[in-house]
Parts: sequence; structure tokens; C-alpha cells
Amino acid sequence: MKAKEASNLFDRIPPYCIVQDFLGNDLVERLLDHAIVREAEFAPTKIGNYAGQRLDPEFRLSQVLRDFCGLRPELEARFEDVMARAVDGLRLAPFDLARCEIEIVAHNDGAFFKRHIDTATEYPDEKTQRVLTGVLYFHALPKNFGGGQLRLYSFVGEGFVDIEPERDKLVLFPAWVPHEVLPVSCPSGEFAKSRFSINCWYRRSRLQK
Ligand SMILES: O=C(O)CCC(=O)C(=O)O
Ligand SMILES: [Fe+2]
Repeated sequence: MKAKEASNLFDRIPPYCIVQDFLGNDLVERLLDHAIVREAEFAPTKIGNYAGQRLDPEFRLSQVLRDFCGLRPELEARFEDVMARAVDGLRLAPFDLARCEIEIVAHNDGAFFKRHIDTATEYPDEKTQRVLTGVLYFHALPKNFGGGQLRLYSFVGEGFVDIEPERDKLVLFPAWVPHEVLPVSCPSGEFAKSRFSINCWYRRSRLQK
């Protein structure tokens, strides 16, 4: 491969796939009820990794809840069901799933997450690592916020694609793809009108060949 062709590979928009109507309205509504009832238990999101996490509201501003109550098994099963299709579609090397790491994130007025990747580039002593990222949107209708697009960047150069957060849409992309959440505007400021999402990271064992 010539140097020019090789550099074009990294200039390209990275691979991603979209599944519309991923959970179905009934599960989306139960999820939304769960998030709204648990408002008080959401905590500010942090950045960092296994070795240390910190608040940085200049870089990431949103709120997170990791408790899914009775919804967890049902959700994990749905995310697991779509994994093989995503690995194939994104041409990732097949891997055995160690576990799905899931969390609910609420972006309200002024919230965002600047450009980052979802993989840790150090601390290889962690037992599992993120391979594939899934983001599912489940806001209330009518939608009451603007912005909040998910921007996926090419590895080098200026290329990017913006993905609109639509209710019950799942976006999947390799966890190493640089991406960001553009600022959200939610003029009412009402928590129930937030841009709600589930992050699902498909993790593989680091010991796997
Ligand atoms: O909400 C999104 O669209 C992406 C969120 C994200 O990149 C993250 O939490 O790591
Ligand atoms: Fe991310």
C-alpha cells in the first residue's frame, strides 16, 4: 500500500452503524420512567479511567446513573443480541464478550462532552477493555432539546459526521473512534426533558488473544 493510500484510510469517516427502533416503545417508556423517578440519584459525570476519575466541567458536563434496577437483565440481553451484527458490520476482529458496561446519561441545558475516545491508552493491568461503544437515545416526546449531536471524527484530518440523537436509535462504533457530544440546549431546564441516553461498552478480556 502506498503512503498516500494509507493516509487516506485514516482521513475517512470512521465506521459506525445505526439500529432504529432498537428497544421498542414499551421498554423506552419504562426506561424513561425509571430515569425520571431516580432524578435525585444522578451524579455529575467524570472523566478519566480505571486509575482515577475526576470532575472536569470544562470537558464533560452531564449526569450519570448506573442503577438500572430490574431493567438491567432485559437491557443487557438486547445489547448482547446486536453485538455480532455490529462486529460484522464494522469489520472488527471477533471477540468474546467479557461483560457489557452500561450507564444512563442525562444531558440537560448547556451539557456536552468534548472530543475523546472511549478506550484507555494505558493501565494494561485492568482485566477487561472496551472494544465497541453503543449509545441508545431515549428522550421524551415531543423532543424538547436542541443540539446534542454525536460527532464522529476521522482519525486524522478534518472529516466528521454528525448523528442526530433520535429516540430509540442505537449508534454503534469502535471504542477507539474520536467523538464528541455537541452542546445541548434545553431551554426549560426540566430534567424530564433531558437528552437521555444509555452508554453500553462491550468489553473483552485483556488476556484474550
Ligand atoms: O451521548 C452520546 O452521544 C455519546 C456519549 C459519549 O461519548 C460517552 O459518554 O463516552
Ligand atoms: Fe464517548
